[in-house]
Parts: sequence; structure tokens; C-alpha cells
Amino acid sequence: MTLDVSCQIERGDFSLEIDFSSDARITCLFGRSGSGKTTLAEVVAGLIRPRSGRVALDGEVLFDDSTGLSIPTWKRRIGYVFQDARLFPHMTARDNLLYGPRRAGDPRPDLEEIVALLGLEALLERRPGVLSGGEARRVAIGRALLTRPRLLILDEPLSGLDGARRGEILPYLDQLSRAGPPILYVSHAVEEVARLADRVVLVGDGRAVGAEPPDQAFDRPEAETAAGLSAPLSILDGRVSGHDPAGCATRIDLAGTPFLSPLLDVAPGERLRIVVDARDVALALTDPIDASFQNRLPMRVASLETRGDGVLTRLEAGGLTLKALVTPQACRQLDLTPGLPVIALVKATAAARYA
Ligand SMILES: Nc1ncnc2c1ncn2[C@@H]1O[C@H](COP(=O)(O)OP(=O)(O)OP(=O)(O)O)[C@@H](O)[C@H]1O
Repeated sequence: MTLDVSCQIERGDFSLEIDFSSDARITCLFGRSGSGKTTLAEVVAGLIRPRSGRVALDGEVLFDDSTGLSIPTWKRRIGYVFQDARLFPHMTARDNLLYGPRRAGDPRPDLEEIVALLGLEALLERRPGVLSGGEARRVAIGRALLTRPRLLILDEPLSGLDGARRGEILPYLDQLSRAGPPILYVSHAVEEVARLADRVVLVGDGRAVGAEPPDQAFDRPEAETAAGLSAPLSILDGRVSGHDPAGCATRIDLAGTPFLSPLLDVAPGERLRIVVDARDVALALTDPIDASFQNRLPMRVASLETRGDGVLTRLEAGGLTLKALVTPQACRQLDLTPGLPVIALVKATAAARYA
């Protein structure tokens, strides 16, 4: 799937300039409340007409103001799951699932498969009034999937759910990301984006320009502002190489660099993504072998940038990139310059697992 959006939107006093292209399995629209994420999603779905520009999915033009073309929503084959599940209250979960429109000639979608994918078996005969928020969202996602969409739009699918309910639904979203259609995922929550996104479109200050890998997107000051972060995040993809025999730590291979995290319930060989706050990375010129840092990574300074009252230091080693936010004093003391070999010091406990 390739989604190309290049258009201008006006909605009352609000205007948004959009220009991105993504062929990722999960593209996240990330920005703070009111930045225009839902508006952008509604443009893709055909629920809002842009003032000008063009929208195309897999090369098929859905909207083009220069030719006057605007394919209606129902012909776009895009599934849209709204922030509120919008299930029919008088129908069972099963009947809600089977309600979605279907194109003539399309093979009937496999209800069993989608029920299994989203863990809906026990819910089928229940009405929405006796479903939890998370269960209702899963039924709404199932209903959208049963229309065989080319693209699934999930607008803040975890909003309003407490931590436990979010934790319940996230593994289903992981499964969906592997087995379902491509997803346009709207969120203002950094945990969700860091866990799920293949590409991130930052929406803010009237702009949504470029779809970037999450680590790159979270390098930007705009992302820090949108996420309410005090420092950039490193979003690192790795594979579990094993668990500490004493059972208190997990070994992860980060692009060839071994890394120790707290014990994670992830089998060896599985992929995962961890997040490290740039403030949790210290630097040394020689290896402090008697310090408690479990990760002492030989790296090289790639670049330095003044960020607020700190210095954002980007580090590289093989395929691994890591960010450290240090004080200007520390920068002077170590005489940090691009190319300098350093040891990056990261406590195992500083690594959070998001996927
Ligand atoms: N029907 C409308 N008419 C005029 N302005 C609107 C309309 N709907 C939304 N807006 C405005 O458009 C802007 C973007 O709203 P939108 O819902 O797209 O933001 P969002 O990033 O999805 O926010 P949230 O995360 O809170 O859902 C806001 O300033 C909002 O007030």
C-alpha cells in the first residue's frame, strides 16, 4: 500500500498543510489534541473535502481538485474505526460484526478468522451495553475488517481506556499489524506510536509534512512538544538473544550491539522495540568497569546539537544510533566532537519495552 497525501484543508479558522507519502504497514499520525490528526484521517477517508490538492491510495487517485475528482467514501474501500466504537446498541456483537457494507462480488470475509484475530469468541452473543470499552473497540475493529478494506484507519483506538484495558488491546493491535491490512493510526500517546509505528507523520503548527521512521520523528523538537517530553527518545529495534540465567535480565541484540534490559516476557529470537530517554544516557571516555551501568557501549559521536539548555549528542556504532542529552559543562569536560570514540552508559532499568 502506498498512501500519497498532498493537500490543504480549511475548517473554520483551522487550516492544515499536508504533504507525505507512506508505504508502511502502520503509519501513525502523531500530534497533540486539536492539531488536526482526525481532520487528516477524515480527508483520506473522504469524509472531508480538502480546499485543494490530491489524495491517492496505491496509485488510484481518490481526490484531485485540479480535475474535480472526488471518490465518495463508500467507494474508497477504507475501514474507519471512530474514537467511540459506534456499535448498534440493539444488535449483538455478531450482528454488529456482520453489518458492514460489502462490495458486490467480493468473497465473504471469514468471520471466524477475524473473531480469532481479535479474540472475540466469548463476546459474539453480547450486546454493546455489556461490553467493556476495550471489547467494544475490538468489535468495531472487527466490523471494519470484515468490509475487506484496503486501508484501516484507527482513530485513537485506546483513548479513554485505563492502563489495564489498553494492555489488553495492544497485543491484538500487534497481531493486526502483522496479519491485517495497512493501518493509518491516529494517536497522541507516545507509548502507542513508539510501539506500533513503522512511519510517523508529525501533525502540528498547521503542518503534517513527511512520514519518518519513529526514531527520526522523535528526534525532532516538534515531537517533544507534541508528546510533552522533556528530552528526545531513542526508539531502538532489536531481537531478544536470551535471558540472564539468574532470571533478572534480558539480553537484546540491537543491530549487532548487545544490550541488557530488565527481564522481559519475550522469547529468544523475537523482535521487540525498546525506548531510551536521552537523559538516561551518560558518556565516558574510558570504560568505567567498576560502575553499576549494565550497558557500557563503545560508540562514536556522530553529531552535536544545542537543545534547550543541554547538548543533544547523537552516537553511532555499526547500525545502532543512540541519543544522549548532556550538559554543556559535560560536553566541554569531555571535549566532545564528531568522530570521538566514547562509551555510552545506560542502566538496564532505563530501557522501556514498547513492543
Ligand atoms: N467541524 C468543524 N468545523 C470547524 N472546525 C473544526 C471542526 N472539527 C474540528 N475543527 C477544528 O479543527 C482542528 C483540528 O481538529 P481535529 O479533531 O482534527 O484535531 P485532533 O488532532 O484529531 O484532536 P484530538 O486528538 O483531540 O482528537 C481543531 O482546532 C478543531 O477545533
